[in-house]
Amino acid sequence: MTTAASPSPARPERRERLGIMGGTFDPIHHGHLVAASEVASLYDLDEVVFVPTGEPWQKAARQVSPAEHRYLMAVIATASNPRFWVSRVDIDRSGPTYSVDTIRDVAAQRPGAELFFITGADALSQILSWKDAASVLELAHFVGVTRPGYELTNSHLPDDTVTLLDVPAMAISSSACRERVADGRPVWYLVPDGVVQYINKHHLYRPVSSTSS
Ligand SMILES: Nc1ncnc2c1ncn2[C@@H]1O[C@H](COP(=O)(O)OP(=O)(O)OP(=O)(O)O)[C@@H](O)[C@H]1O
Ligand SMILES: O=C(O)c1ccc[n+]([C@@H]2O[C@H](COP(=O)([O-])O)[C@@H](O)[C@H]2O)c1
Repeated sequence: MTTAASPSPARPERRERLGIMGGTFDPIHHGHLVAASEVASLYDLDEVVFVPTGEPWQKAARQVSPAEHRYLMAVIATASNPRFWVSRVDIDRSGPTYSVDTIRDVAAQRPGAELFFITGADALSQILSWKDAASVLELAHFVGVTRPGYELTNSHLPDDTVTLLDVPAMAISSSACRERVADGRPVWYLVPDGVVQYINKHHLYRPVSSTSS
């Protein structure tokens, strides 16, 4: 008598795990890239989507470079990593950029994916000032990463909404990169090589007088 082989037990399908790295990226630098890479590795993420802001309302007091420049620099910086992508959802939506919209838009494009929103310690400390903060914290799991000069804490946030992660310390900020370019100092190795070239080609961050030469 032959016994029919019992069907193998159905394995629950693994949900796609998607990181969201939101930022103004003016310009994108190695602090952003290392944070995303580290979270992707430790959380076994399939992909990380970098989402440049459209109108970063909490930076309204200062001049932010045109969204297309910030988007293209993010594309250049991530092009060599097969797991990194850049999304236009925030720059194609008019009005102030709210993460509640970002997460909903990304979720609509990737139904079923488990979402991990990556933030540095400084952004995490401000999260309760974001629009619909309570909903935001329900729509994705937040991963707060260390950043030199900022305290990383989730004590102001509801339990189980945010995980904290130590990442290699990169004392780099976009503001410092912009200041260096404006002063004629190098940003090599603070931002990817292609981003240095893009900044030079488009005369970004230069004092107005030096763009006419
Ligand atoms: N060096 C860094 N290490 C870890 N996280 C970082 C670092 N720089 C930025 N981040 C995080 O990346 C996200 C996007 O940051 P953003 O684009 O505002 O860069 P920034 O360097 O803080 O810019 P700026 O200096 O213009 O304010 C935020 O969550 C921020 O906390
Ligand atoms: O949702 C909000 O109200 C909100 C307010 C400030 C910042 N954020 C998000 O936080 C991320 C980092 O922003 P920023 O301004 O530090 O580059 C980026 O994804 C922003 O859209 C979101």
